[in-house]
Amino acid sequence: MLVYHSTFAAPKKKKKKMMLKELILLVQNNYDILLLTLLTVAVTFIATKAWRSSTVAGNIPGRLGIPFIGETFSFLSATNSTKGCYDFVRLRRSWYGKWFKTRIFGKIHVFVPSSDGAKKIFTKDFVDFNKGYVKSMGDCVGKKSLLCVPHESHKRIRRLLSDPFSMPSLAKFVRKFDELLSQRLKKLEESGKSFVVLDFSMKMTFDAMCNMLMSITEESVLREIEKDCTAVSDAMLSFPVMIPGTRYYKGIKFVKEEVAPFKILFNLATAENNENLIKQARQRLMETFKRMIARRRSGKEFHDDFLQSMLDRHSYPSSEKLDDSEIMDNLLTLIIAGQTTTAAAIMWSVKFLDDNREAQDRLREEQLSISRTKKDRDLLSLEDLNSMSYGLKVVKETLRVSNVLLWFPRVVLNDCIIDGFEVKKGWHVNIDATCIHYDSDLYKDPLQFDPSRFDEMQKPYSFIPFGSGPRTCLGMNMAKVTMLVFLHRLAGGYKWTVDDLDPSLEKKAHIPRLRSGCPITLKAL
Ligand code: HEM
Repeated sequence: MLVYHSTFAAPKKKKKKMMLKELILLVQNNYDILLLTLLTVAVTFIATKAWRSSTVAGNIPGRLGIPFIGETFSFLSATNSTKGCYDFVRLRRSWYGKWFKTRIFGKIHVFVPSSDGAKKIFTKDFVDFNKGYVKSMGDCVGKKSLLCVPHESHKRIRRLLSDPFSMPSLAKFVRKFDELLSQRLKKLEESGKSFVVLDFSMKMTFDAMCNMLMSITEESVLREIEKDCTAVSDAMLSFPVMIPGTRYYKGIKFVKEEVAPFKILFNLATAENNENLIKQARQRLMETFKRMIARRRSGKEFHDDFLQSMLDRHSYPSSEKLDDSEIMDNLLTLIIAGQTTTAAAIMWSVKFLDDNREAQDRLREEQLSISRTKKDRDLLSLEDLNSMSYGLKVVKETLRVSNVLLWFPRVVLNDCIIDGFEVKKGWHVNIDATCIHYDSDLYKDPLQFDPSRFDEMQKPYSFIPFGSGPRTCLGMNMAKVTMLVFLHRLAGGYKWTVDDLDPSLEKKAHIPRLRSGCPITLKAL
């Protein structure tokens, strides 16, 4: 056997050597063709994998595209148009149906379109789902913010912050806001000039909140703080897809600076510069808050406000009080979470009422009947607000139709099934409040502005402008009373004309707002 083997081994070796030589020659002569073939195979492999995962995984239709990039550019393009970023969602829903998934900035996102899906996520918040914590979020509002802290701290901080936002505690806020608003509207009417409702309501809500939280009333201080808050808020609130991740956040800043999309991925120097500006704005705000706390602690200043109610707990056990950094981070959080949202909602109420004169007339009738029960200079009380039943329906319908927060993002903590669809750990699920609010199975003629639809009770989880569950909007009551006072003073005191009817939306804004900001001119009744 051995002999037989050795007899034939020599020519076989020779043959092998020759073949190898031929192969090397072949490779040398056809290097470019082989490289191209290899590349084609690699690209086909990646594309097939991406296609498979986009059509099979989780049974949710949609396109994930190539890793990391996915549909990021389509999302940015929708964001950069006057149709608004929800157009990205609307378009995909027309292609795939209500449930679809996509990949944006490297993360897989599923848009959850149903009230049952919303219920599942809200009731399992902190268990199977959570807001994704990312460093840049902490850099903006601070690590101790309600938006960033882990579950246990969230429960404690939320409980301690809640009292000033309860209905009875808001009575003082209502009077202060009413006084400020009445004066400013009167001035505007007397000037006879057109003014932009969005700018007006941004300033109004900011000033009223700073007054309620920290008793700041001095114009120069307010404007200084507002500038820094806006810088932080712009960086934070820009993208509702997820809480900004570092890369994501950098993307936002590029978008804001009109940089071509491909540079978003590569030009990191400007992004870092922007990050530094945000950090400086935050630092200035923290220093202002620190000085304010020090003055109160030294007894030089005392005010009957939110900040004082927090500081007055200094002798309580640590589980029953907030430390200074918790107070400061959450002061900033409240201002940022409250100002832009409420101001946008106020702007939409003016626009919707202008488009729906019947609703406007009915609202005016109710508000005038309340005014008739009061003396000339009487300010509104909580009881007055409680009697605004039609006013409250206007508030609700404004929030339903405008969808100030289009969707609420969560990260999946454990693989699970929502509405029969499989979602994987690490994916992002966005509770699509807009889709739920426009669902014709839940609302008849959903695109129609009709406050009377709230004569009837809504199905659970079908009206969620303030979210639900452990993370329900903390400022929900404050937002509602602010809007009611505004509607009372506007509809009960004036008629108005909208001076720019252009319906296009502000570009690059992730809270839907009219590009014009809704300019109006007032005329006293
Ligand atoms: C029309 C106005 C407003 C709307 C539509 C709105 C909407 C929302 C929504 C939907 C959430 C929950 C988001 C989620 O589940 O991910 C939320 C949370 C929050 N909102 Fe509002 N909001 C408004 C006004 C305010 C105001 C006036 C304040 C305070 C001054 C405020 C403070 C907060 C805070 C602190 C949270 C976080 C709660 C937590 O994580 O526990 N909001 N808001």
